[in-house]
Parts: sequence; structure tokens; C-alpha cells
Amino acid sequence: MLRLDTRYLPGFSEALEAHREALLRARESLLAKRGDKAQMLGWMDLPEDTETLREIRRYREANPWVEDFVLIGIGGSALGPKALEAAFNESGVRFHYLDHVEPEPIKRLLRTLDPRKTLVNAVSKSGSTAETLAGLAVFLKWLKGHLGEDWRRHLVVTTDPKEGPLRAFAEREGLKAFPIPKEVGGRFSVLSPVGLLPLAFAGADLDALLMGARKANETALAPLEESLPLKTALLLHLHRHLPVHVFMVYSERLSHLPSWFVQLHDESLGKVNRQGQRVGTTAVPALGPKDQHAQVQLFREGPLDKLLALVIPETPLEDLEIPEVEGLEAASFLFGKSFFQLLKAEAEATYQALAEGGQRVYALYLSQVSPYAVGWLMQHLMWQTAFLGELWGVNAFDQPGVELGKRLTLALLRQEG
Ligand SMILES: O=P(O)(O)OC[C@H]1O[C@](O)(CO)[C@@H](O)[C@@H]1O
Repeated sequence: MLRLDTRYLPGFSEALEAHREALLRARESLLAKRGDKAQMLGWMDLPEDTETLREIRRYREANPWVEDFVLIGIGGSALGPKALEAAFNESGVRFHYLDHVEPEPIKRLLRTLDPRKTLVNAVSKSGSTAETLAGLAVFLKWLKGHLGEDWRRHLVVTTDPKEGPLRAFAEREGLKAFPIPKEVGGRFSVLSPVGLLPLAFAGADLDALLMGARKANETALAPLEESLPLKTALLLHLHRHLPVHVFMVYSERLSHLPSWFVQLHDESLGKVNRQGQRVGTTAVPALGPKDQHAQVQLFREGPLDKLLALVIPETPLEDLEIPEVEGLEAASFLFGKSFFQLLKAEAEATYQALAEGGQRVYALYLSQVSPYAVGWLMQHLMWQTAFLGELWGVNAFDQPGVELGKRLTLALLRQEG
């Protein structure tokens, strides 16, 4: 269950009414593009795709020997799986992410892994991302060197169904390859095989995850008063003059979720709009309660240039009591209380303190940090982003601004010979 709380933003119901027409128009114009594959709206249908889920499960069952799972991918090809696996790994399979190009940690990882127990998953929608291909090349050499002809069983690819160098390579070598539907972009791909394959190896409850995402789809299409993503899109729209959007999550298990959201929000919405104006707000990741001891001072007394969203769980899956300690009476207010009580008190106190400090802040309450609720939350945030794209007059599904950096990197490498 996901619930929006706007208690510190009086006048929100009136604003919702005042923007009714604009919001419904934004939704209509988004949905009108749904049939056109080039519009990249395939993420809306991923929660219904039970066929792919079955195939992923079959593959997982056929490979019970996996103890280490190396995901080579970057951006949308790694952030979603990382966020969910960190929260819901039940299997004990160890996950390693090659979403960087720093040589030392790669060499350290290779020294610790047993190739016979390692499955490498190269993930790239385009199939041509430099960081990913570099990592793949190193792991390929390592697998071949240790396993000889058996290396193919240890490499699985997730990429475009037909195009790109990675697809061509998988076909040439006869590798197992899962498709990322053409009409699904990287940062919207967490519920495609990009996320589902690693999560199957993590033993996460994929049915619940997809069920939660379907619930988000239902609320996205609901009448305005019940349409959670239209409401949160409006909150961001009303505050678009504030340059910073803090996304603060009160869950250690969800510590990677803010980074996933940052890519989704920034890469989708930070653009030149159809009128030639630069638009977008800068998402800042934050984790409670850790960032109470790092960023909250700034959030509370620094510039009033932020809209903050706090994600707060309402109940724990398991709780832990804080026992009494003799001689530590200074902490007696904690004794007999539970860790979740402490977490909740800190979240609520910060929520209030930020509002009283004059910041614009709202909360998204998660019934529990469960696959169902988090699947709902992630799909909800994708809808929010898509609606904002309509409201801000940008294409939320492309990323023209990253191309120049890629071209310059290639030019530099060529110059160096
Ligand atoms: O999945 P790919 O094609 O390797 O791309 C990785 C990332 O690079 C980008 O294209 C640019 O940052 C992202 O949109 C994407 O998630």
C-alpha cells in the first residue's frame, strides 16, 4: 500500500481542483501515444508480462549452481536491479555490480570469485555502452581462461530483442539472451528482464512485485482524486520553481532506491522543452536516518529552494527490541522501545521539523518495505515522471544530452591510440 500525505502543504486539494483540466489533458495526451512503439511507453505493460516471468523462472531453476551473480551494466541497466536486490535478496546468492570502470575493484572482484560458481549477466539496452562492453570483455576472457568451452553457460545477456552489438554477439556465440522490449527505455526497464532476471536469482517475490506495479497502473488511470501519480506529479509541477527535489527514504534496505530515482527523474526531465527553454529540477538522494546527521541541517536551515519527498514505512516486517543496559541510564528513554519505533519517530520528527523550518515537504507512506509496496512505488514514480514530461513539454523518454559526452570519450580514446 502506498499513501500520499500532504498535511504540511495546505491548499493542495484546491490546487488539485484548479489543475484538474491540465492534469487530465496531460494523462490523455500521454495515453494517446500508447499504441506507437516509438514513444517508448512499453514500461506500462511490463507488469502484465507473465510469459517473460515464466521463462526467467525456468532459466533460474535450470541454474541452481549459481553462488555469485555479476551484473555488468550501468545507469538504467543496473540501478533498478541493485535497488531491489539489496532490499529483497532471500537466496543468499552474492551480487556484484560492475557499473563503473575503475580497474582496482574489478581486479579485486576477479580475485575473489570462483568462475565455476559465477554467472555473469551483461545488461545493455543499446548493446553499445562503453563501460558495459569493457567489463564484458574482461569477464569473457576470465571465463574462457578458467572454464574453456563451458564459459557459455556462465554468461547471460539482457539486451534489445534484435539490434545492437550485444545482441549480435549473443547470436554469434549462441548465448542465452533475454530481450528488453524495444519500446522500453533503460531507466524504465526495472520490471523487464533487466530487473527480473537478477531478482529471480535473489529469490525475491516477483509475483508480489509485479502485483504492486499493476496497482500503480490502476491508480495512474483512476479518477483524479484517486490518481496518486497525477497528484504527486502536480506536487512537483507546483514546485517547479524550486530547483532541488530531495528524495529521502527511511529504509536501509531501500538505500539504493534514491539513486534509481535520481536517474529516472533527472535524465527524463532535465531537458530543453518544446519552447526552447531549459527545464527540470535536480533530484537529490537522501537516506533516513543517516542523512539526518549529514544533510538535514542544510535541508532545515539552508536555502528554501527545495521540495522534499519523504518515503516512510508504516510497519516493519520484523522488529527488534532495544534492551536495557545498566549504567547507561542516559539512554533509558530507548529501553524497551523497538528499533522500528525509533525509525518511525525519527522520520515523523524530521518531517515536522522540515515543515516548521519552512521547507515544502510531503510524505509517501509505504505500508511495509515489501516487494508489493516497492513494486507499486517504483511503477508509481515512472508514471509520475511520464506525467511530468507532458506537463513540462519534454520527451521524458530520450536523453540527447548524454550523447556528446559519449562521442568525446570515443574521440579521446582514438587519439590516445
Ligand atoms: O542500457 P544501455 O544502453 O547500456 O545504457 C545505459 C545507460 O546509458 C544511458 O543511455 C545514458 O546515460 C542511460 O539512459 C542508460 O540507462
